[in-house]
Amino acid sequence: MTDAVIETEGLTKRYGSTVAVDDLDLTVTGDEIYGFLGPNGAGKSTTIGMVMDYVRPTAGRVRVLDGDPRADAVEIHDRLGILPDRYDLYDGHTARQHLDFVIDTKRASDAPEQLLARVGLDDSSDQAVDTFSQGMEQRLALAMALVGDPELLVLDEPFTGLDPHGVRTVREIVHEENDRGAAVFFSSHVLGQVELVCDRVGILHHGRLVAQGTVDELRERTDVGGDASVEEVFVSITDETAATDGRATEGR
Ligand SMILES: Nc1ncnc2c1ncn2[C@@H]1O[C@H](COP(=O)(O)OP(=O)(O)OP(=O)(O)O)[C@@H](O)[C@H]1O
Repeated sequence: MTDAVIETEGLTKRYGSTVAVDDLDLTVTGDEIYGFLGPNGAGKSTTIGMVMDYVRPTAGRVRVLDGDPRADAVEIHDRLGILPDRYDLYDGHTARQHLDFVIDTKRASDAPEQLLARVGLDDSSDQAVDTFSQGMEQRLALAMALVGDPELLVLDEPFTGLDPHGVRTVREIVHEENDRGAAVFFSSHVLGQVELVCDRVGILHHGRLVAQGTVDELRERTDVGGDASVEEVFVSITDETAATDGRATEGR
């Protein structure tokens, strides 16, 4: 196990009376592929927002690549690659121009054509992005995250909008990046892919980390059986947590 690339302690984000992230202690190490799972509204994107300094925590601490996401933002952003849940591409600009912009900003030396080939967009490098399908936009956003051989890849729902070939491409890229030495932290609802990709998963529910470990460890923790799918494990753990939360509320 190598040093932590993401470390949170008591990390909390409240929006009025909504607790989006609740006292989160999370450690992602430099050699792993970590899947961050949870139902809609669980707090995954808010957590990623705090890791990226897009969202300011209400309480707690977050360290990224051994730095402070706010004070060390420029250095950290140079060393990581981000695929956000929402992003804007620039109408009228081509895929290659988008990559050139990120390469310049990061002072990297990647060849745009190679990155576009990796994500399956080699035939579309000179096409304006306003003519792109949703899946093509997602592929380009992933290529932008890969610029500069980042030490850490943060991918928010990387499978969104992708066809089966695209899903496989993302999986291969995640493994290639990890083999190169990058840590990968990604959120996903595509549970079938999670077991194929992740070393470890964490399940967030109502802002709290309710389970963490390898998929096999989580299977053992539940009574769903050794052959259960990741989806069955996920449903079992989140249902159990919802039932416990319900009992706690009734007891008040
Ligand atoms: N800017 C905001 N203002 C108010 N509430 C917010 C804001 N952003 C998120 N929330 C709330 O915080 C909670 C967590 O949202 P978040 O987007 O982090 O969940 P998520 O796990 O990423 O969900 P999904 O899987 O649907 O993308 C939700 O209840 C959401 O309504």
